[in-house]
Amino acid sequence: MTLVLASTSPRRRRLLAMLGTRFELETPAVDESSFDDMAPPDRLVMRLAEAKARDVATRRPDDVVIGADTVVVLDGQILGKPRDREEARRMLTRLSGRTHQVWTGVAVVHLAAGRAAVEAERTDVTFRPLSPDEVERYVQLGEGMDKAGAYAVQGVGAVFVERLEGCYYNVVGLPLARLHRMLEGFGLSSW
Ligand SMILES: Cc1cn([C@H]2C[C@H](O)[C@@H](COP(=O)(O)OP(=O)(O)OP(=O)(O)O)O2)c(=O)[nH]c1=O
Repeated sequence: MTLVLASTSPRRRRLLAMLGTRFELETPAVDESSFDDMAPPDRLVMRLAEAKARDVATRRPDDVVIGADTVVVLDGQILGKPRDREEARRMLTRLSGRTHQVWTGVAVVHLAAGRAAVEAERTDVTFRPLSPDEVERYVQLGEGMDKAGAYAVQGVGAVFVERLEGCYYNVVGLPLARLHRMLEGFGLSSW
């Protein structure tokens, strides 16, 4: 039995490596746009995480597969990855001086054993007020273009964060303490 991360995200790969377990990578084929983004965010990220894990698990039924999905939520509205720089500008301007939620869904699926666990974790992140010039310079950097909410807490975006409540790793893409506990439930303890 092998542990498999169903993800293309280099960030998730680095985070899972922190747990010290050996694992392999597979690319999930899931059309994220077909998911109803009017659903409550915890349900949405759990569904997407499970879809990614199940897609890979059908090809690797004997292995334990992890899928994950992250969204940013402001005033109950979901901010995914920005489509272009204009949308990134708008997202960051809205996040300025406010507290938003980052939700990550995690699914662990072992088809041959008929087992699946799906959970979601929330972290509250408060941005200090950002000037229009700062937003512009950050968008030009390009760092946030492939990230939910158009920023990277693990990069230069760190300087926007005044306060963070909850799991930091959850914001980067995998809630490590929760995932570790879930894997233990599958008899997979890394140490
Ligand atoms: C808010 C925030 C998000 N992110 C990332 C986490 C996720 O990788 C990404 C949200 O997109 P996701 O759709 O969750 O993941 P992904 O497309 O990058 O990878 P895959 O579906 O193959 O697993 O944004 C950061 O890296 N830093 C941050 O501060």
